[in-house]
Amino acid sequence: MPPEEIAPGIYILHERDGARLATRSSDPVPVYGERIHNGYRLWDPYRSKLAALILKGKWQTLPLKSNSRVLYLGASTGTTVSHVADIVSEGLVYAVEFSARSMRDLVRLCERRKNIIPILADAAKPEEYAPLLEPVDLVYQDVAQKNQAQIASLNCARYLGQGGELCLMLKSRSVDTTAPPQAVLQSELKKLEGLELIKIMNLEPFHLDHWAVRARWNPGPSEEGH
Ligand SMILES: C[S@@+](CC[C@H](N)C(=O)[O-])C[C@H]1O[C@@H](n2cnc3c(N)ncnc32)[C@H](O)[C@@H]1O
Repeated sequence: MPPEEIAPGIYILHERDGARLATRSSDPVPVYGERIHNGYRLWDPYRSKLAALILKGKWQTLPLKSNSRVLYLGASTGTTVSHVADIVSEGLVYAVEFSARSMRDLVRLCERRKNIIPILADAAKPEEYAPLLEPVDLVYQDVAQKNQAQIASLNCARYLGQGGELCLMLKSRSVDTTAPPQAVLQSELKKLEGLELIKIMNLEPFHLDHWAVRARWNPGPSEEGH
C-alpha cells in the first residue's frame, strides 16, 4: 500500500508489522537514528510528544501548512524539530533552546536543514530573541519547567497573531511532583492568558503525566495590540 498523507506533510506508512507515522525529507542522513524509507522518515511516538499527539488525536493535527512559521520552545537536539521542519518545508522553525550542549547538535542539524533557525536563549525571556523573529502561526512548547504555562503565555502574547495557535506539551511532574496530575493540569490551564482552549489530550501510554494542550490566541480588548 502506498504511503497515505493524513495531513499536509504527515504520512502513515503501512508496513508488514503495522502502521507507522512519518514525515518526508530529501536529507538521507537520520537525525536521531530513525529509519528512512524512500525519503520517508519514521517518526517515533515514544521519542516525540508531537508524534504521540498526532497518533492519539487520530490525525486531527496542528494548523501546519508547508509555509507555516513555528516558534519551537525547548528544541533540545532537534528530534521533533526535524520533523516539524519537514512538515513546514517552505516555512520556518525558530528553535529556542537554552542548553549549550544540546545546541551543538541542533546547530549541526541546522547546517543540513535550511528552514531551522537555532536560538540559544531562555524561553522565559522572549524579549531577548525579539530581533530574530517575525510573528508565527504556531508556538510549540516542550520545556518541562515549573512555570510552563507562564512561559507559554509570554511567548504567545509576543509572537502569535490573532487566530495563531499554541501547542503546549505540559508535564505535570515538572510543576509539582506531589500533587495529583489532574489538579496540576487544571491549575496550569488557569494560568494561560489570552488563550482560548481548543483541546486537551493525555499522551499516555507514550508519555506518562504529559498532556498536549492546544489553544488559540484570542486576547481580550485590554491585551490586544502587543
Ligand atoms: C523534553 S526536552 C525537549 C525535547 C524536544 N522537544 C523533542 O521532542 O525533541 C526539554 C528541553 O527544553 C529545554 N529547556 C528547558 N527549559 C528551557 C527554557 N527556559 N528555555 C529554553 N529551553 C529550555 C531543555 O534544555 C531540554 O532540552
